[in-house]
Amino acid sequence: MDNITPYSEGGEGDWLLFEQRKYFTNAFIVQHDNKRILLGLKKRGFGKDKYNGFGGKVEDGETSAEAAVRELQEEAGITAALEYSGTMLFFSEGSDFAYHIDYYSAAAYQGTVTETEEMRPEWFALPDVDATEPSTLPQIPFHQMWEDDHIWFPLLIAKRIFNGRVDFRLDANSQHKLTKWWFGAASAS
Ligand SMILES: Nc1nc2c([nH]c(=O)n2[C@H]2C[C@H](O)[C@@H](COP(=O)(O)OP(=O)(O)OP(=O)(O)O)O2)c(=O)[nH]1
Repeated sequence: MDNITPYSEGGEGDWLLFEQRKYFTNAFIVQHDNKRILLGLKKRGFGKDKYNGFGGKVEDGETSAEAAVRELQEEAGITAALEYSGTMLFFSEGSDFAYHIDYYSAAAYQGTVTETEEMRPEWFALPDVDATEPSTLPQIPFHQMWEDDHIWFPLLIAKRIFNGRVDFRLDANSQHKLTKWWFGAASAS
């Protein structure tokens, strides 16, 4: 995937205001050699029934990198030497805090990928324009993920460290909808 858009923005209206932020992590296993990415179906809580990386709150006394390793172990049963991949500020209308999410990824992991009370892990095909035959794995299920993810996934997969901000507002049916965003990547090294 070389045709990366390093900056994108969209949506309308003003940015939503928030008074506090809380710190979260989210980690992905991205294997270019095996052309696959590990996601988990969230079984409970915020984001239930969506596919996502593995993560949660940064606890008092730990760094976000430590939290990312702990959450990956707790939610997928594996450990990995995670590398920092980016940061996003996510605010959802009606919430009393914004999510400051640090993203991490690794290619290798130790242990056996295991379903847990929170997540059901599943491998998906990495986009591969040069493939001579279709992958036996399913495509990344963006229709069952947070609405903003398709915008920054190409950056994560290409190992371009990214920053971003997304706002979700409530629509007339009380559903959260992506209304405004920007994402930017650092220059390719
Ligand atoms: N991919 C993606 N993830 C998001 C978005 N917004 C958002 O909060 N998340 C992630 C950040 C966190 O990993 C997760 C929310 O945390 P969580 O619901 O798992 O945390 P929790 O309160 O259950 O915390 P914990 O018990 O697991 O520590 O969702 C988004 O737009 N895209």
